[in-house]
Amino acid sequence: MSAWVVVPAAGRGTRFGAEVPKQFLEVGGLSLLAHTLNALAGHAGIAGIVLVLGADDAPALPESVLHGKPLLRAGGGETRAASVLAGLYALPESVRPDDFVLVHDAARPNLHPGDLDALLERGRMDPVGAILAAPVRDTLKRAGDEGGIDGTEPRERLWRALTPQLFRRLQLGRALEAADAAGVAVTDEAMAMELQGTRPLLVEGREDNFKVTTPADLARFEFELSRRG
Ligand SMILES: Nc1ccn([C@@H]2O[C@H](COP(=O)(O)OP(=O)(O)OP(=O)(O)O)[C@@H](O)[C@H]2O)c(=O)n1
Ligand SMILES: C[C@](O)(CO)[C@H](O)COP(=O)(O)O
Repeated sequence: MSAWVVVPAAGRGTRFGAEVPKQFLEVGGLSLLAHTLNALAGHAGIAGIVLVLGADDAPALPESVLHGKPLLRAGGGETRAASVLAGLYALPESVRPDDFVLVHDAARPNLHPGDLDALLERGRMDPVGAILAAPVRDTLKRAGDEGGIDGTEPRERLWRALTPQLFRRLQLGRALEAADAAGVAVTDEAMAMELQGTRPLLVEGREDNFKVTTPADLARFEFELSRRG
């Protein structure tokens, strides 16, 4: 059974520092957003997409169908979590409260179909859900006030959260609403679910499913695209 995906794409890309939000920058003739949406809509496990855009963003794509999948739109919020919640509210009635839904950053254009396969297959068997993640492979330092090293953080069992993240529609919505009501700024969906006392499954994903945050990341995606031939 395929799943709907909420794509938060309402960010301003301040760390990137471009004239336009980074998701609208072009690589290989397509916007980052289009690359991301194609990677999702082109996968058999995706039923449809809710694209969450900023109020000032022109309809980033005129289409309402992509690779035969419905493409709905919602207005984003001040935070990523608010945008995700707006996207959940915009899901069609056909998505039942207990159905699993995905959330995937528009800024992660290099999603590999095999990762989506693994997340859907293993995440659906978990009582709560799952996220793609990658084990930390570098030594982690904590910076001091003067820019020197304040200490080395233990990295055993530390993973970097990626997206997509897979949770049940109602449970995720309630968790995000609870975090907001408690004034907790959650940076991913799993954090909201953890605050509810659940322990989502970690599914190891590819290191090249990186988030485009800075110009160096855009250059990296350009290189990855060139490798596809
Ligand atoms: N209010 C927001 C903030 C972020 N996002 C989306 O969440 C994803 C991950 O966020 P991030 O990489 O931080 O994007 P920005 O918030 O745009 O970047 P910055 O923090 O540098 O401004 C992106 O696809 C971004 O568009 C969103 O939909 N709504
Ligand atoms: C959701 C996320 O991509 C998981 O690593 C990350 O938390 C997004 O953080 P951002 O600061 O909103 O880019």
